Amino acid sequence: MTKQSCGRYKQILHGVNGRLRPRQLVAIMGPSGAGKSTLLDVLSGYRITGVGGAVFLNGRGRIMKQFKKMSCYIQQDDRLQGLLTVGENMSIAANLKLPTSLDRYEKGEVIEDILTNLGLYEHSNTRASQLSGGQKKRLSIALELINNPLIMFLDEPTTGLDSSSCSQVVQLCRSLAHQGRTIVCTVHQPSASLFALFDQVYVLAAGNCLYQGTTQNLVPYLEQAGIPCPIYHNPADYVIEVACGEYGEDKIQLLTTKAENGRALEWFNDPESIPSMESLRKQFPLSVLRDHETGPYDEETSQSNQRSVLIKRGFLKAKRDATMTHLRVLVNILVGIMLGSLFINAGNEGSRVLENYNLLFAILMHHMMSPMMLTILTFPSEMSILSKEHFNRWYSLGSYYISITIVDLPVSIVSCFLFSVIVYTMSSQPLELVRFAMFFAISMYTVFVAQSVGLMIGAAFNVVNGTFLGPALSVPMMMFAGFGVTLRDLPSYLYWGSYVSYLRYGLEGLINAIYGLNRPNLACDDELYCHYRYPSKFLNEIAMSADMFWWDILALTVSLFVLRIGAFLLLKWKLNAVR
Ligand SMILES: Nc1ncnc2c1ncn2[C@@H]1O[C@H](COP(=O)(O)OP(=O)(O)OP(=O)(O)O)[C@@H](O)[C@H]1O
Repeated sequence: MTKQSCGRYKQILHGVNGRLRPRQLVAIMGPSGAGKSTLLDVLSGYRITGVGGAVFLNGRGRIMKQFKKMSCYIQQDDRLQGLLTVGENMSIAANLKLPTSLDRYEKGEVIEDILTNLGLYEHSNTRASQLSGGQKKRLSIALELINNPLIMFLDEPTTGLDSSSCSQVVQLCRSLAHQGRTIVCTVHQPSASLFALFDQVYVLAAGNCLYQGTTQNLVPYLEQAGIPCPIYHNPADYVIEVACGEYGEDKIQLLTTKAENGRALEWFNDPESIPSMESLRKQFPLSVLRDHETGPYDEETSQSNQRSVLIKRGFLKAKRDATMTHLRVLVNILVGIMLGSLFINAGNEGSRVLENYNLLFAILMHHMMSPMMLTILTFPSEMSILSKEHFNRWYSLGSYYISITIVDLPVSIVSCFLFSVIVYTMSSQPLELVRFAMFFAISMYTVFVAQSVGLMIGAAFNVVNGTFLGPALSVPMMMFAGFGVTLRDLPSYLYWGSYVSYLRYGLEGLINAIYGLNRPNLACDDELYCHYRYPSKFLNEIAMSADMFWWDILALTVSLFVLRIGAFLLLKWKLNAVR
C-alpha cells in the first residue's frame, strides 16, 4: 500500500498478511502512524488508490460489489444527522436499506430490536446532536446494523470515550460478533480489561505485522520470542511499547519474522482447524456467490425510493435548521428592509437614477454573497456524511444531488420573494406586475447560480480555503458585470470576462426589468434639469440595451446548468479522490 506524498510515493504497509475469522471481534493495534487506519481502509475497500496485494473472501478474490453488500465501514468521527432524533435517523436508514416490500410496522420491528439491543430505545426521541459520545457511537453502529452486515469495520470506536462507554461499545461489538459477524476495529491502547474482550489481535509496527492470534496467546507468544511481558503489566501496553521500539528495533524485526508478517497461524486457537483457501472454496462453491448476486441497483432500494426518502429527510432537516432556513429567511427580510430604507423612493425619481443603479447592484451582491457563502460554510460538514452514507450504499450520488436541489427550492424562493417585495416596494420601483416578475426572475436565477458556485467550491475545498476562494473569485465576476467599468469601456482583451460573468447578465436583466419595456420618462420634482429622466439616456450612458432580458435569462440558464453539472462531477470526483 502506497500513498503519494509531495509528489513522491511512500510505502505504508509492507506486504502484510492475515486471516480474519468468522464470529470474532478483531483488534488492529499498534503505535500511532503504524498503519492501522490504512489497513482498515484497505480491508473495508474504502481505500482504492495505490493499493497493491489482494483480499480474499472465503477463499476467492474479493468481488467488491458483493463484498460491499455484506460489509460496512464506520469511521472514527460520528457522521450523524444531528438535527434528527435517534428514531428518525433509524427510520430514514431503514427506508433506504431495507426492501421496500416491508411495511412500516415490519421496519419498525427491526428498528425497535436494534435500539433495544444497543440500549438506545429510551433515547429514541433525543436528537443525535444531543447524545453522549458513547451513544453517538452506538447509534452509528445501529444505523449500519439495519441491513445486518456480516462484516463490520470500525475505525477507533473507543477514541474519545470514557472507560465505561469504551467497555459498553466493545462489549456490544463482541456480542454482535458472536452472533455470527466478523468485526474488525482499530484501537489505540486498550486497558487490560478492554483488551481481554477482543477475540483476536493483529499488531502492527511501521507497516509490518508483529503478531496475529488470539488475545490470550499474546503473552505466551512474547515469552517464546524472548521478550516476556512483565507480571502485572498490561499485555496491550507492553506490545505497543515493543512496537514503538522501546526495547530495541531488533525486537520489532524479530517479531515480524516470528509472525511471518501475518502469515503464521499458529497463535490462533486450534490452528489446524483453520481451513485452507482450497477447502474454503469447496465449502463455499460458486453457486453460493450466485445467491449473493446483486440486484439491478448498487444500493438496496430503487433510485425513486432513495430520492423520496432523501427529500423527506431534507425537508425535516430544513424545518429544524436554524441557519439554513430560519436565519436565511430573517437575513433576507432584514437586509431587504435596510436596503429599502437606504434607497427609499429612489426608483421613481429622475434625479436619483444613479442611486437606483447602485441599489440594483447591491441587490445583486446580496443575491450572490449570501447563498454562496452559506453553501461554502455548510456543505463540507454535509460532505463527510455523504461520503459515509454513499460508501455504505445507502443511496446513489444522483439521488442525493437531486434531493438537495429540490429541498433547497422552497427556502430559496420564499427568502428571495420576501426580499424582493420589500426592496421593490420600499424603493418605489414601478408597480407593474411584469416588471416585478422580471426583477424576481433575475434575482432568483442569481441566487441559484451563486448557490451552484458555492456548491462547487464547497465540494472541492474545506471551509478555510472555500471562505477565501468564494469572495476572491467573486471580485472578477463583479468587475466584469459592467458596473464600475461599463461594458463599452472594457479593454477588448478583457471583454471575454463579461461573457463569463453571470453578474453581468444579472445586472443587465435587472436594468431591463426597471428601465426597459419602453419605460416612460421619470418624474423630476425638485430639480430644473435632471439628466437621467429619460431612461434611454441612462441606458446609453451605462452601455446597456433595453431588449436583452431574454438573452440574459438564456445566459443565466446556461450558466446554471453548466455549474450544476460541474458541481455534480466535482462531487463525484471528490468522493473517489478522498479514497
Ligand atoms: N495521504 C497520505 N500521504 C502520505 N502519508 C500518509 C497519508 N496518509 C497516511 N500517511 C502516513 O501513513 C502512516 C500510517 O497512517 P495511519 O493513519 O494508517 O496510521 P495509524 O496507525 O492509524 O495512526 P493513528 O493511530 O495515529 O491514527 C503514517 O505515517 C502517516 O503519516
